[in-house]
Order: sequence, then structure tokens, then C-alpha cells
Amino acid sequence: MADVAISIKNLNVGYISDFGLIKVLRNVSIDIPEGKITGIAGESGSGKSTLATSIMGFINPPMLVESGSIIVDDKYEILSMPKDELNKIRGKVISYVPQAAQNSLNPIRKVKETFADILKSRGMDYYANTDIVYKALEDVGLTDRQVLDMYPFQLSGGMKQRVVIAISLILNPKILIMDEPTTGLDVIVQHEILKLIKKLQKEKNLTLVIISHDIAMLFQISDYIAVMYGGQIVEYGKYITLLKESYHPYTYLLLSSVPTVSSRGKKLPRIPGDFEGFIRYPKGCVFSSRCPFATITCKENPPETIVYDRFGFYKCSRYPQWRNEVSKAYE
Ligand SMILES: Nc1ncnc2c1ncn2[C@@H]1O[C@H](COP(=O)(O)OP(=O)(O)OP(=O)(O)O)[C@@H](O)[C@H]1O
Repeated sequence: MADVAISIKNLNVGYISDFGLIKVLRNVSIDIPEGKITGIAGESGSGKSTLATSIMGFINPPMLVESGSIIVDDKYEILSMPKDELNKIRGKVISYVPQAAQNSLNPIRKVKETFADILKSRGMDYYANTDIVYKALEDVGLTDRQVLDMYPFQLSGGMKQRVVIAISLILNPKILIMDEPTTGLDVIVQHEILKLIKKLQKEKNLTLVIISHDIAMLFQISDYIAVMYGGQIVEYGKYITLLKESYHPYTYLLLSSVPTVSSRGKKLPRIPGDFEGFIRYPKGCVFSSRCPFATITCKENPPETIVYDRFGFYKCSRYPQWRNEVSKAYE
């Protein structure tokens, strides 16, 4: 489908451990639209990074793909591509900024040496391509070329993140996946980086996938949001739809637990308990043990996926009834 940048079908991914294969991603299916920002939200350990590394084809032991397909840019079947073919499209078609990437810049290499390494890995000479490097730095707001002669420790957190973004975009990819792009930065720098990301996405008509546990940040920047819980996408749709009418109680509770000006002085709903974990995985709905609206049926039977839009679905068999029970539970 031409307007889909990434199409994932029935993806099952786990990690090999002493207990055997621990399944993490469970039947993940999602179409990510082209030229938009899609946020992947979920608490720590819900499988967000596993999903991102699967899309990039970074599948090394102990990680194991059991089944499924991932098609990028309507033609690249990531899970069946040989490594050298994957390397050719990484950076050019799809790029990735991993979690805490700003801290993984090589501390003993100047910024220009890092750029040179990246270009060399693509058969390009740094000195023959300085115009590309200067443009990439300008795009991320680093107009002073002295940055190239600096070591990472001489840069602020925000500057390092800008360098990392410049590196990820240097080969003009169509798709960029960013894992926790603002974590570890102070609030003002976070705001600047988000503004930059949004600007770059618009200018370059990028498909941007942003992964974060910070649901408030994701709702600020994203066009679409996928909510992950226990290795599944439990809800997906336009951010405004999820904001106005969450179909899944987990989305509702996540959003309600974000403090706002109007919630000042009010008691915010909490999500009780903890996720059971991937070893003792719930039999029915993955969220049922923590869901205030769950019935015995929810605990026994996994819900169907209800698709209501090209880019919208939810997995809850109690919608819309649970919405009528919110006031009784929380107000
Ligand atoms: N290399 C690994 N070996 C074994 N288990 C792993 C490995 N990487 C991740 N896991 C497990 O997979 C599950 C999902 O982890 P993942 O990192 O994908 O979640 P996440 O939502 O990105 O969390 P975080 O935001 O904390 O990174 C966790 O239970 C984690 O312990």
C-alpha cells in the first residue's frame, strides 16, 4: 500500500533464555502511515525497543523472530533480507536513533571523525562530501562548524542529540525511528529537540516513529499513537481520537494519570498492580488483571482486534460499556 511506510503483520518476537524462548511481542500488526509522526507509547518493558529493533532488522541472539512480516517502504521484506542488503537500506531508506544515542557517540573521536566513519561505511569520502555534512548540521541548528572539531564531552546534551539526529538523516532516509529522543535531557532542551524533530519531519516529509514512555510528550507531537502493553499494541489511532475517546481502558488510565491544570487538586486515577511478566503471561486480555473494568470473560478470553479505520484499532471486548463505568470507578 503506497501510503503505508511500515507494514507489520502478526509479528512474534522473543528472547532465548535459560527458561526457553520468552515471547515478548505477541501478534503485533500495524500499518504506519507515510509522512506522519507515529508515537509508540508504553511503560518500560512493554516491548517498544524490541519492536524498533525488529523493524530495523537488528535481530541477533538472544533475540529471535518466531513469525510475522515487516515490509518497509512497500518493498523491503525486512525479515527475509540478507544482512548486506539490510545494511544498504539502513540510513538511506530507514534510519534509527537508539535510546540514549547521544551517550553512545565515541568519546575519543571528534564529531567529524564520526561523520567520516558513517560516510566511509557507505563508500563516501568525508572531504569530498563536506557540503552534505554542513547541510546536515545546519538542518539541526548547528551552524557553527567548529562543532566538527569537538569531542562529545565538549558538547551539551542537546548538542549531542542534534549531532545524532544529523548523522541519522545524512543519507536522506524516508523513515526515521527514534527511541526515547528526549530522555535524559532537561525540560527546556527537551522542548527544543521536539520542535526540531517536528520541523525536520515537515521539511523532509519524513515518516517519523517516536518511541517513548512519556505519553504526554507523544500526544504533543504525534499524528498517530500506538499504545503498547505487555508486548501487544492494545490501541492505535489518530492522537485526537485517543485523546477524546480512548477505546482501551489502559489508554484512558495512562492519559488520566498525566497531571494537567484542570486536574489540579483532584485525585488522579492510578493503574493498580504490575504487569505479570512475559513468563506468566495472562491467558485472556493482557491488561485484565489491572483493569478496573475487567470481567471474568476478559480474564479468560483474549479480545478480538476491532479495526475501525485504516489506521485505527483497539483490543477490548468491553468497549463501549466500560466508558459508562468510569464515573462509578473514579468520579
Ligand atoms: N537482550 C535481551 N535479552 C533478554 N530479554 C530482553 C532483552 N532485551 C529486552 N528483553 C526483555 O524484553 C522485554 C521488553 O523489553 P523492551 O526493551 O523491548 O521494552 P521497552 O518497552 O522498550 O522498555 P524500556 O523503555 O525500558 O527500554 C523486557 O521484559 C526485557 O527484559
